[in-house]
Amino acid sequence: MSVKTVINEMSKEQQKEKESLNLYYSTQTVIQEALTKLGYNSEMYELLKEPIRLLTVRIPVRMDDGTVKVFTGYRSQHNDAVGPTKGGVRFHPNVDEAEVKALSIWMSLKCGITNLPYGGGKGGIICDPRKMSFRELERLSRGYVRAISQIVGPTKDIPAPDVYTNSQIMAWMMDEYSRLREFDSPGFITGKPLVLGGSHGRETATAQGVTICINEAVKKKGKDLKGARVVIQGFGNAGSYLAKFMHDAGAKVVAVSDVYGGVYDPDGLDINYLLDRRDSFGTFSQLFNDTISNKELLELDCDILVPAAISNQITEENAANIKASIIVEAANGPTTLEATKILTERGILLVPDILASAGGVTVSYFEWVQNNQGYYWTEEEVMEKLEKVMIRSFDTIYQLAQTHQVDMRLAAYMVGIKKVAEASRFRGWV
Ligand SMILES: NC(=O)C1=CN([C@@H]2O[C@H](COP(=O)(O)OP(=O)(O)OC[C@H]3O[C@@H](n4cnc5c(N)ncnc54)[C@H](O)[C@@H]3O)[C@@H](O)[C@H]2O)C=CC1
Ligand SMILES: O=C(O)CCC(=O)C(=O)O
Repeated sequence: MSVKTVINEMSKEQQKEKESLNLYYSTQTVIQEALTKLGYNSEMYELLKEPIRLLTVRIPVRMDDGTVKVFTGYRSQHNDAVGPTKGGVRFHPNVDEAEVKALSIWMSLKCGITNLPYGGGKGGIICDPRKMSFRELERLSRGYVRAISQIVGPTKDIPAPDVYTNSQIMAWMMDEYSRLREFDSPGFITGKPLVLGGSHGRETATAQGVTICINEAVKKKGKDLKGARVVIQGFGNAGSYLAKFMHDAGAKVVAVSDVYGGVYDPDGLDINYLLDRRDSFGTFSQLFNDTISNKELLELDCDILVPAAISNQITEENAANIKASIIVEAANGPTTLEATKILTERGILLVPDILASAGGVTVSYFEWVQNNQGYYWTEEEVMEKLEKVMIRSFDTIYQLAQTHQVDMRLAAYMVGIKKVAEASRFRGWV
């Protein structure tokens, strides 16, 4: 039987598991390469190749029809040498252990790149929130916090939103934690609504950070953002605000998509119209008859491509067909290692996820600082601070890539892992 036949015969779950493992092993490969380039020994790699802690929980939830459904959730903490761990919680049917572990490692790298006083953490629950009622989601969110409460907290591990979670879910989680601890704990979680201690700018922070990276990348390529054709995969928190910022900056957003497919207009889409029509899960395409697939969208003729949905979208299967000259990864893990090599060889400037999507955690940090001090900043103050962090991070990584003649992903790993490695070394762990 050929390899192709075996792959075709795999169930969707098996294929997903294989992709997650591939993502996880690729992450370890780049970490090893980065540590070797920085001169660390194999003991440091042994410490940093895996999360220090992974909690798997089973969460019983009473559904609206009276039955009880038991969900599986995870919280992974990569390394807490720098400080408390930090990272989002994902509600998605494809969540699995390898993916959550990889996502927590990337959070360490993002916090290292942006110089935040955190290590990386990440959580997820295997569920499909699109098929659950508001009250079922509330019970699941509260159940998750009860299940992981021993290992999280404002000075231990601070959750935040990610795919299919939002400020309402953060509010329920914060309320549940406050009940358990019997005091008001706004710093337990970030991405909260403003009235509950959220920060101005957190809602749009990931897209703002991506926009700053796009601006810097365009300058490096000697191009102009005005009139540039932009394609965005995903129209949720990251993708939809990004479409708006690109449109406002004079770029031509020619295609956007959601999980079901996308819309394309070579003359530029009416972004405000689409924003009005998307639902809280970033879905809009089912309202249109004339749609394209996500596969087609990635290969469209354009100048800038932004994957802003899920992982494993640009692979060795389609990397040679990508037309964009700049790719900025808003999503976590959208490009495989094999595809990164192909794109780099083709001279495409690829701004990696752990840099491009770091705006979210940066403003989450600002939210936590504001919660801790009980004094709140204006949107302008937040944006000014975010811009400084993102431009400094981009420049450092771009320069390092040039100096070492490596791609920006490896350069970003080198910057990100160094802080974790040094903190671990000074603590005497290695
Ligand atoms: N929200 C945040 O602050 C941050 C998000 N990210 C990353 O950005 C990406 C998007 O996250 P959010 O916008 O927050 O999520 P979201 O839940 O708001 O939106 C997700 C979007 O992706 C689409 N999507 C889901 N599955 C898909 C598939 N199989 N193919 C194509 N599209 C699909 C959805 O339809 C939706 O438009 C994720 O990889 C996330 O980890 C990274 C850093 C921070
Ligand atoms: O805002 C945060 O703390 C984490 C955001 C996140 O999960 C990510 O950057 O992938």
